[in-house]
Amino acid sequence: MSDEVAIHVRGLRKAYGDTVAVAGLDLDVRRGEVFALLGPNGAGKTTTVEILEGYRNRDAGEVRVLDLDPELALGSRLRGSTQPPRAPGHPRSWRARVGIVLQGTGEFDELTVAEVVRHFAGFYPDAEDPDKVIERVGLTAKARARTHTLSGGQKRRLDVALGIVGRPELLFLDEPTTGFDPEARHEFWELIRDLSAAGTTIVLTTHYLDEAEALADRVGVIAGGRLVEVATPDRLGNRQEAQATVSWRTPDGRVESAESATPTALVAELAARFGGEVPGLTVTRPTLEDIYLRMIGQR
Ligand SMILES: Nc1ncnc2c1ncn2[C@@H]1O[C@H](COP(=O)(O)OP(=O)(O)OP(=O)(O)O)[C@@H](O)[C@H]1O
Repeated sequence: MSDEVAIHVRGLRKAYGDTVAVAGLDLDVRRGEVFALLGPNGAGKTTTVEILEGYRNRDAGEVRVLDLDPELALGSRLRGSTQPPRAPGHPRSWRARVGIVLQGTGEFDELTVAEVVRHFAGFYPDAEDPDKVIERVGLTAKARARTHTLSGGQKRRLDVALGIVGRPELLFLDEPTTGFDPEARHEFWELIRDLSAAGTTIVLTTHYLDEAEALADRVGVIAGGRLVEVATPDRLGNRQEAQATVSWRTPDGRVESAESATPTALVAELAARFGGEVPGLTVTRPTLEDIYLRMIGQR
């Protein structure tokens, strides 16, 4: 596997009894990129990500994550271990290179934010300063608060702090901004951009199309256990080539619209027809959400 590739997957399959969750999935994630996985409920995202994280076995397929088969790390628990990780290729040192932001840490209700972050920092060979991590996720004012007193959004920030305290090369984020208010989401996006600029490879699952658009270098759409398309957000589903919709208001006040592959020509024609300004003129192209819903067969 090349140094440029962080994740390499071919023909991945996983079934739970009769339910096929992942049905022959191929995926490549490059080092340093932000990759967003989108897909409807039950599409197979969590199963795929858990296999990549080394928390679930697979039925078939080839998987390499930072040059290791994550199945070798199944059952190796970095958290709670007192022994330092050994050779770089060892599953336990691999675990230290992979950050995971889980939904809800939960079990540390009576500890303060600072205590939990310090506790987790102790599991990693080259952890970042816990106070700095707390600052990065915007929890400095809550550092001495017990975790059960945090709001939902603040708990998610703590989850993120625990995912990044070990300075991971690769970070998995599962629906990271669920429950965030708009300001917190934008602050979180800045944090992701900082981590990415520092060279961290990031894989995030999200249901928010604007989040994928704002953060991802590439988006992968999973449907029915397969990756149905991978593209940059602006190219997904041939979005750039999609027809534009031109709308305007007629002199009797009705709104008319027309689909056009040459909207500029249509606007020029309308301008000539109206002798200048076209009332209520709008030109729109399909949003990422329109394209996505079409791809997964919801529209
Ligand atoms: N432990 C399990 N036992 C049985 N079936 C499971 C298990 N985990 C997932 N499944 C099934 O596998 C399929 C894929 O589930 P998965 O959780 O991977 O989807 P997802 O894309 O993450 O969905 P969501 O967006 O709802 O989180 C679903 O049909 C689900 O019901």
